[in-house]
Amino acid sequence: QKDTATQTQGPTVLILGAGMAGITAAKALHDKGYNNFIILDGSNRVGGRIKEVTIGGFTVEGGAAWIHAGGTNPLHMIANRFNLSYVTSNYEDYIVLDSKGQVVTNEFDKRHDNSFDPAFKFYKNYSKEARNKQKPDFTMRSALLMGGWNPRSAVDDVIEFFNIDNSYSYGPEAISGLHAYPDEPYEEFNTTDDLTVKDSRGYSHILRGLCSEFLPDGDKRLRLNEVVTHIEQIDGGIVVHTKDNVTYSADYVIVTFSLGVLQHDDVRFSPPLPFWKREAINQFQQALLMHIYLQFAEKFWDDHEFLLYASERRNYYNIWQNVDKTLSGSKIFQVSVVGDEVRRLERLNDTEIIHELLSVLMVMYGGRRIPQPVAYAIPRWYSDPLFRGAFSNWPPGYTLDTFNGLQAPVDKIYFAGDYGDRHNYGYVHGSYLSALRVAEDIDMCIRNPSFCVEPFRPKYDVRGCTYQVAKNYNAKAKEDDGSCTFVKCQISASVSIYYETYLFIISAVFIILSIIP
Ligand SMILES: Cc1cc2nc3c(=O)[nH]c(=O)nc-3n(C[C@H](O)[C@H](O)[C@H](O)COP(=O)(O)OP(=O)(O)OC[C@H]3O[C@@H](n4cnc5c(N)ncnc54)[C@H](O)[C@@H]3O)c2cc1C
Repeated sequence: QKDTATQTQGPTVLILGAGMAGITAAKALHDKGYNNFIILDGSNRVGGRIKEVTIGGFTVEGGAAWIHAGGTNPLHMIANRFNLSYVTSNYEDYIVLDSKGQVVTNEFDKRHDNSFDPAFKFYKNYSKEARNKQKPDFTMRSALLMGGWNPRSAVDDVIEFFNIDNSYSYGPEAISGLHAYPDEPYEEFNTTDDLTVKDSRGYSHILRGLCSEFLPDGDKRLRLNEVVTHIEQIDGGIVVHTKDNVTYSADYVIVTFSLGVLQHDDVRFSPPLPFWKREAINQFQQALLMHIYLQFAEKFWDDHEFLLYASERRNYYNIWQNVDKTLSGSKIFQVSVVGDEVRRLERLNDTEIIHELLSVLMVMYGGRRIPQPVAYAIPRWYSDPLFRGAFSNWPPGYTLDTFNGLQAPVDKIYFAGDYGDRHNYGYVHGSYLSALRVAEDIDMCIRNPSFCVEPFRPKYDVRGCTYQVAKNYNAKAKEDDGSCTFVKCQISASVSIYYETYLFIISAVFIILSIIP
């Protein structure tokens, strides 16, 4: 079965994925006058990792739940355009409980203010300076140690977890100290605010809103339940194959699959992606995150926005969020889990997970019996082959050059997603910004082929000896790699004898002249 794009004229663009990146790219192309596009998505809905779930009649977010860095963030503007309902998160409203059920908020605050906070400030200044001086990368952990932060207790662990793992879904040893500067989006959008979405239509309401502006209901250019298996470059064009043996041909393709999907080789490329592209994809990180929601008949927990559990085991149900505070009367309690714990949990069944959660709540609440929840939601992103994780993270040692390779197209195959923006990677608005950039690149390329993005060449490919006089001079090298070898200056024996005799006579003349009175 073969399917070409639409009946309209102009180059054909296939957009793979109908999450924030895919829908934004399609709309941007539409706004530039291109209508010959098709969007394919393997799931039965628009939204991707923005997905609401219903629990006991209340809508909560199973994927992205925040608009980070509100302010002048374009995503914030879009949210307002579609009247999305949200509240500003209050990270100061918390209580900390330990594994004896004791309230240890004072100890938390003291250690936070006297030790963690100064070290975190030190890290941020150090990171800025290191970038200005173009220093090599380091781990966030090493800078925190230099700033005097050395976690020693369960309370210290939860301080760190709340401030770092809770945002990055990785601990500080797995985060680039140089590139993962946390304030960048907030500085860019002039704000300190994160906005928690609380809308009965779900966060994905804004994606449906964007669609309504350019895709009439039932438009055939949006095709759901189409799982892409193979992207093939043939004779200057691209053919995309789906699981149901449908093929689509196009002049340009925009891949918006998550980094996790690309890392798992769920989609085959022919010819295979170049080595530099595979390096760039596999060396970046896909963070794992799970939001689990429990609804109880009665609310038994404290009335703060966050309940932090200083467990003896780091990353063991540390961050609980009181959803009842934003969705009043919902009696929903939510816990976030990150990293390896997600891998472990996604292998357990729902009953096993709930059993663990109730045991933890029992410990947090001093041995009190915790009732079974009346409803729950356990979204599993990591084991879903359409997602394979939550969002991207910049690991230590990952260079800017490799990051540029991650953004770069491979011939007419372009890439957009939450790994696609230097300062806003990992966020919904990172996907948005990266899709706008890719649509712009394709537009430029269509208008004038000499404006197409230049083929990416990783730095290591063009490093070599740059000294023209060297034996191994490499005219293509842009950066010297210290490998130059030079021809030794060899003087023939006869020339050497003349040269030495000449030196002898000159020295003798000088000596005689100096001793004549
Ligand atoms: C639990 C969780 C919490 C998060 N919290 C936040 C948050 O609070 N704030 C924030 O800014 N970000 C958050 N994120 C990250 C954010 O959701 C993503 O960065 C963003 O939604 C990515 O959008 P995208 O369009 O780039 O990718 P996606 O949303 O992943 O879209 C890609 C699309 O491709 C489709 N697809 C994949 N493989 C195939 C295939 N083989 N064939 C066809 N279709 C395929 C998928 O179905 C998907 O619809 C969170 C993510 C998760 C999972």
